[in-house]
Amino acid sequence: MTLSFANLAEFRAVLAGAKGPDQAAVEGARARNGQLTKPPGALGRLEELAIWYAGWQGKARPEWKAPQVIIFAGNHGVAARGVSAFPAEVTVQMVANFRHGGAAINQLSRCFGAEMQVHALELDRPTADFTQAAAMSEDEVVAALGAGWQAVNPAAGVLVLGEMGIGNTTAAAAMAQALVGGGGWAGRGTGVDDAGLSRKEQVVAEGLALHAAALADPLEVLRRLGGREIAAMTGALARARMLGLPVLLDGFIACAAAAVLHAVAPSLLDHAVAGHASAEGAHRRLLAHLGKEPLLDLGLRLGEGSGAALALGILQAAVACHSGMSTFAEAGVAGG
Ligand SMILES: O=C(O)c1ccc[n+]([C@@H]2O[C@H](COP(=O)([O-])O)[C@@H](O)[C@H]2O)c1
Ligand SMILES: Cc1cc2nc[nH]c2cc1C
Repeated sequence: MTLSFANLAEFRAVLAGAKGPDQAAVEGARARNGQLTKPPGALGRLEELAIWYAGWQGKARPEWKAPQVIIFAGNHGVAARGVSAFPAEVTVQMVANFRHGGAAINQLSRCFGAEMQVHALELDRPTADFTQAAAMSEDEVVAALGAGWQAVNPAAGVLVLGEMGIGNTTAAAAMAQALVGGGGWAGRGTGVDDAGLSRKEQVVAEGLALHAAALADPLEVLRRLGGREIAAMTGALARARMLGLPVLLDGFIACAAAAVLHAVAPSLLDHAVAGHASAEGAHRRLLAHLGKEPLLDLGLRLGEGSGAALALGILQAAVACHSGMSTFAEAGVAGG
């Protein structure tokens, strides 16, 4: 497949062509929901979830189709600044673990019948330390956006995007500060101590100061402060938006990738639901900025798509109820 964009201006132009969900399917699903054998609203958020899924699938009575889980991995120049509880080699080691089926996301993907792929993005060439220079050149960020764009299976029913990258909660914190504003976006990540947290805050502050003049453009925020796996998630999320493929968002880093599209136009995230709230301190705040209420809050702070993959079960259940239940008329049940 040839890519639809060769530079950031072309990527931005592609996004301008995004269409909304199928309104006839949304209205049909809403009408069907009102006839199902339950008191109105009794299935809570499952009802809105099923209607949302129906709109993006374009069918008032949608079918559940196998999910796709994609894990992107990247390495970060800022990892050398002592911002993680783990060494940078863990990124490539975990990629091997994903490929051998030994990570949490392998088990969760299997639980929910999802196909799963892993894309390692130039792990032997970390991004530049964003306190010294832009993390990526334009060619590099476009290549990463393109890797994400091309990784999406148009035949999937729903997409989960996950990441692996030692140091990436620092990149995500810097991006969140640039895109949303305010301070306090750095958190404990893989479990840094108080000194590590202060180093993260310092690194974020230095990055924001160096790039201040360029941060009004969300794609420049991604290029200067992000990472390859983050840009790949942004690219995959954009492709899913253009395909009308629903997405479950994972944790803090995945939501930093999503926040880039939100800053371009909030409606670019209409096809995305927040799978969970991560225990990473600022994730809930970022979700609130995106206008997303998480489905689950189980204290996870793993990344690799794990919280979003868990939410697949909720979404599958919502679709099963919506499309499988009888109406009052079919079941001969008296309405209220
Ligand atoms: O998804 C999250 O909210 C999340 C929160 C904390 C840590 N992580 C994972 O941990 C790694 C980043 O942590 P750190 O401390 O190296 O910045 C990266 O591989 C993420 O997948 C992920
Ligand atoms: C072991 C380990 C597994 C991970 N999975 C996602 N991020 C991770 C970070 C670490 C350190």
